[in-house]
Amino acid sequence: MTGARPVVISCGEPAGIGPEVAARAWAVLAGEVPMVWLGDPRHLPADIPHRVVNDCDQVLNTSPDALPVLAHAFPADNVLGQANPANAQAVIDVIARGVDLVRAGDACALTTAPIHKKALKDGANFAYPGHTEYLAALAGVDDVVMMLASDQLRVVPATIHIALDQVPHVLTPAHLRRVIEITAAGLKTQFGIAQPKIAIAGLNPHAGEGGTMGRQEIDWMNDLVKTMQDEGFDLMGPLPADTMFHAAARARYDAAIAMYHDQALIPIKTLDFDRGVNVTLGLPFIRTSPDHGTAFDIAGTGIANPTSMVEAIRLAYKMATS
Ligand SMILES: NC(=O)c1ccc[n+]([C@@H]2O[C@H](COP(=O)([O-])OP(=O)(O)OC[C@H]3O[C@@H](n4cnc5c(N)ncnc54)[C@H](O)[C@@H]3O)[C@@H](O)[C@H]2O)c1
Ligand SMILES: N[C@H](C(=O)O)[C@H](O)COP(=O)(O)O
Repeated sequence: MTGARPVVISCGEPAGIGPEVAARAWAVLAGEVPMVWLGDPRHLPADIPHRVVNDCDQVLNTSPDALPVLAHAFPADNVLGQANPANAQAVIDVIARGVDLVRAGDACALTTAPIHKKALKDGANFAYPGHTEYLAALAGVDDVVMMLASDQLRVVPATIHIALDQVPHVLTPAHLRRVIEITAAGLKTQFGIAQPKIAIAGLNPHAGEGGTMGRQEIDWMNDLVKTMQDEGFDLMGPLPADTMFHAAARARYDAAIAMYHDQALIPIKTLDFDRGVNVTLGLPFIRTSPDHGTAFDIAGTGIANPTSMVEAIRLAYKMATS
């Protein structure tokens, strides 16, 4: 395969299902999407052929009969299902190396395999609660947006990896405005939707029910939505979150912005866990990820479904080449 640059896939936590779903995704996508896996070749499943390459150029000049691998040696043993703290820094370094490859133009996009956040914090004092925040720091941008996308739903949590009791403090008019702006821009530039329709969830039950169940909606959310509508954004809301995700409601918008992590991720992981893709909007490069985590409980058993990883790589490549 020649032409477009490859998608680089960071290995993620090697004790989890990341290496196996990446390898099995390559088996599905070989010949369709050029890709290179960045990690320790010892962590790949034995039944998938791989070939160590020196750089991304070599990926484009080799026949698609083996998964191309950029080797990154891990210092310690790897036991499936049990993160080794001594490998935590290498997991972090692989992500940074993947970003460098994309920013240098050697790869066209980054797809990340899942990390175990607590293992990285315990093993390497990782200062970020997830890829999203780490990638923003590496890119030097203040505001990024996490979107989870599938054929059935696109959804954004306006606040991400924070405790529930912090949500009302972080969720200010300025913050929500920025999330709406980045989401609208991302729908245009990365999803090709010229006039995106965006639904905004309320924070409180029944979107506050006129202030009887919380005041954020009547204190400022209604005004923000109205102001941004007047500026040309196609917004609806704030809507009661419990009734905005059924099929007929979903047909009315291109993306929904929820106010906190689980308000956004429960509907999409319930609807489409196998095919959901996590996309970071607002970065100066393309980043996707499967919607699942490290799944230590099934690592190495051969039952991990690679479809979300397939869709993540496919979407990254589509965004990079269209
Ligand atoms: N992009 C990421 O880096 C990312 C995403 C989500 C969760 N995580 C992290 O992963 C760790 C574990 O999180 P969790 O247990 O909440 O979620 P999880 O997605 O790892 O697992 C939840 C359940 O789904 C199953 N499952 C997950 N992926 C599957 C697949 N591909 N095929 C079949 N079954 C699958 C697991 O076996 C488990 O029963 C946490 O540290 C979390 O923060 C990382
Ligand atoms: N919040 C995401 C989820 O539950 O699927 C996940 O933790 C991934 O986050 P990062 O992409 O920031 O690692």
